[in-house]
Amino acid sequence: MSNFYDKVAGKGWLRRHDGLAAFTITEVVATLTVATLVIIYFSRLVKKLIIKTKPSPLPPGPIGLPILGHRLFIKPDFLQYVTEQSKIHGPIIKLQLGRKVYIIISSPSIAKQILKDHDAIFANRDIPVAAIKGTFGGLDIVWRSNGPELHKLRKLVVSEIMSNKGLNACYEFRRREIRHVVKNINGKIGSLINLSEQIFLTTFNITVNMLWGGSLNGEESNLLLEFKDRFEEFSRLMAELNVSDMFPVLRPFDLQGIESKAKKNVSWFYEFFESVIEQRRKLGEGPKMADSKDFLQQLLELNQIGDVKTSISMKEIKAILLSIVTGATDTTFTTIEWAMTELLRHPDKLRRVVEELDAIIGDQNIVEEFHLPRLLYLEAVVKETLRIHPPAPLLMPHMPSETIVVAGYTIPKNSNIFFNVWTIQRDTQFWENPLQFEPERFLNVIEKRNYKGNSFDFFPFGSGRRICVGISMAEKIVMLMLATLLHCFEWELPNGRKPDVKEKLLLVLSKAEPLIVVPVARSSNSMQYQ
Ligand code: HEM
Repeated sequence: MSNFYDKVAGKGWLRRHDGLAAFTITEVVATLTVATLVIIYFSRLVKKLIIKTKPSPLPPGPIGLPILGHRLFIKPDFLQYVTEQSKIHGPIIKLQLGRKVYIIISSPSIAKQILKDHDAIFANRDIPVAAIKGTFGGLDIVWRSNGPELHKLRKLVVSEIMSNKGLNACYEFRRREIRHVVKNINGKIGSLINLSEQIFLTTFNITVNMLWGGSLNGEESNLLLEFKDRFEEFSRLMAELNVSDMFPVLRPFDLQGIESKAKKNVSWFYEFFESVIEQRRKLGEGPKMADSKDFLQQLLELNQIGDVKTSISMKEIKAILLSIVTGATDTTFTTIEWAMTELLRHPDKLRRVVEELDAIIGDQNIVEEFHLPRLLYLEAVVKETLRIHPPAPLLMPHMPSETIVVAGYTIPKNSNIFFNVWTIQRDTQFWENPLQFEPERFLNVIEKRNYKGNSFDFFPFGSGRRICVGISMAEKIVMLMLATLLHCFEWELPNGRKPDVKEKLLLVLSKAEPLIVVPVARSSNSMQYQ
């Protein structure tokens, strides 16, 4: 006999034999579905939490040796090695040198995340052992840690030297040095000259003129050549991989002698600066530049009467002078040398520069700084030079003050971050025929492709808080010098051979071999400078 339960069971009821309760199939299915969904939801949540709490990986990179890391593989130079490794491992890579972690960025978007979005965190520097003594523990601008003191010094340089007023005030000093080099080359018409050396001496003299109103010419030119040698040694020591940096416990032993050599080398510069300061003290105020004072005068006044916010110690003055002389001389010199090299390799581009100079300056005038804003093609030549041959191809290393995740990778606190501007500025993703010297590519985008560091496929002066403080000075010196050399002279190549583009990386990426050329007078142009 079928009872009520038997009847409904066939229609989808489940029967409980204890007679207390019963569920429909629909209820059971619904319950199971909800349970499954809840399980899936929670398992995903747990997974997410696990992923969240699991640290992001370190950037990829080549496998290194235990303890030494990649120290033995960095051949022939650091730039070439990291460029090759980035091709293999991607736009953000990690290297280990002893205890030091190096992160190399070769993508504009990651560079932007670091230098724009997280600029404050990455605005520190990891001062190398070779620079510690020479900068009195990092009192200069280049190696000083981020903070109010750095801000004060940068502001001082930018507002005193690099302002329009500051730069215009010492134009006469630049003009004098330019006349001097033209006169010098004029005396060597038709013979082989080392143009690189002439350019170096002039950029150095322009820089020191702006700093303390003096230069090293005539009888003092031996001192100038010694300065050049000392400076080269300074660059070599700073660029050398130092085991004291890789293993701080070894620092007291100074195994490669780098620290002691650097100390000796920098002492020479400081003695030199001290003699200039001493002379200045004896003479009172320095040479007048229009209605302004030279930079040394400003610094000395701040040393004596500056308030808590602006006062500067004598040690700081010397360290700042060193960072400006070294920051300005080699970079501007290298840029001019590369621009001349590229123009001599590309006669059609050279012709266009000369046509522009003739149209704007003519043959009865000398090049003046007020002409420069109209020399648009020359400006494009300079930009193209800085694109292909950035003097600081990896910028200066930045150091994060905390561990941070960028582009999905953990960047450890106190690591050294390098930006491979050399690779980015030659990347086919952003540049058509990147290895061709084509100033024309800058002609229609001159505003977009500027030096302000806001376009991360072209930032030869860096970007953000540590961007170069000398951009306006560099622009003026490079343009004025190039315009003058090309307005006054034609240049012949020994045996008609084009100069090569072999690079040498110390602190800056310069030409491996100096530029040797023969100057030829261009009508009466150079005579105007007498
Ligand atoms: C073509 C010429 C120049 C180039 C390509 C150049 C490039 C650079 C670069 C790439 C940096 C590092 C930026 C970073 O860390 O992100 C820098 C820093 C610096 N440059 Fe220049 N520079 C040039 C000329 C000058 C001149 C004329 C001066 C003279 C005042 C100068 C003074 C400095 C100083 C003091 C720093 C350190 C800034 C800091 O760490 O806060 N540079 N420069």
